Amino acid sequence: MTDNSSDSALQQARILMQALPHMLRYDEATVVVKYGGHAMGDDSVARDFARDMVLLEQSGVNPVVVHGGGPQIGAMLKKLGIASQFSDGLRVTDKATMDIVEMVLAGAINKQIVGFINAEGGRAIGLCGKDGRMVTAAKLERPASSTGDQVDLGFVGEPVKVDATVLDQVLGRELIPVLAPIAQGPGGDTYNINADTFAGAIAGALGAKRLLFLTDVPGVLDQNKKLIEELKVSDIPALIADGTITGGMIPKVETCMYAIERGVEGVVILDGKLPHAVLIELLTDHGAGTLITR
Ligand SMILES: Nc1ncnc2c1ncn2[C@@H]1O[C@H](COP(=O)(O)OP(=O)(O)O)[C@@H](O)[C@H]1O
Ligand SMILES: CC(=O)N[C@@H](CCC(=O)OP(=O)(O)O)C(=O)O
Repeated sequence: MTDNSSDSALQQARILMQALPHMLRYDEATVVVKYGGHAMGDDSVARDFARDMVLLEQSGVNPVVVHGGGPQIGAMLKKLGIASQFSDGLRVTDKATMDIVEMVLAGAINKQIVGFINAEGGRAIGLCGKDGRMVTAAKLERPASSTGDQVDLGFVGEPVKVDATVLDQVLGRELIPVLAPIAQGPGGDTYNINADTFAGAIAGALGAKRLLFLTDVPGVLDQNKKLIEELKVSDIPALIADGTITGGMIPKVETCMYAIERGVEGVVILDGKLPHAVLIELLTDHGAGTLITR
């Protein structure tokens, strides 16, 4: 080896060694990664994400992917001439919309992510809440929207029960579950569940060590748009009340509170468009995004 190449080999070895304490910390731990529709950028970002999942799995971590796809559902509905209506961030879902939501989420997007992970050498298994009766949903009844209107959300559901039997069979066997946020009610109806809420229910039921939300902003931002690196659950209500946290960030931080109450150690909200966001967060000394803990 020349001096230059031995220097560079040594540097690579040092970088690998830096990951060791983090790998030991997450050894055999379950990490739920919510991959939002806005975070799914171009193919190169999707490939980086898939590689991160495979590397985590090979490092002894058990990653579970829960994906969204709001913008992609919107684009398909538009193509089909079906109007989208939202109430407090949730898509009002009639029967025709439900059919498209299931097609896009449990079909196209789910299999696309499975394909990317497989192409990077992993073994992904695409499922939704219906499979193995993993998630049982109930119609989400909301008394009134923020504007005071009474809105029937149609086939929008909330998880009422998670049965981890199927996931327990899959985890720790070199398989990476990729979950679409669709579930059935006890009567057989299919429900559309907000992907953040679905990820929180899965993370809570699995007692995940970490729940990561990959979104399109660096994390929770303060009033000056500066990243808040760490938050306690008790800080959150005031940030919602004073208007610092609004819109799509509200269900995310509410899910953080729910998941932490159910034993998830920490939740991180981070920018999924940052290349290798998950690896940087979990396996390096540099945190990425906002860490929320008890
Ligand atoms: N305090 C805040 N910090 C960061 N983002 C916020 C905040 N308040 C509201 N948001 C909004 O929340 C959005 C993320 O939620 P959402 O669009 O539902 O993401 P996703 O599709 O990834 O689930 C951000 O793009 C931003 O517009
Ligand atoms: C009830 C409800 O609103 N469901 C969402 C499900 C997808 C989702 O949550 O996707 P993102 O994570 O990309 O936002 C929807 O129909 O858009």
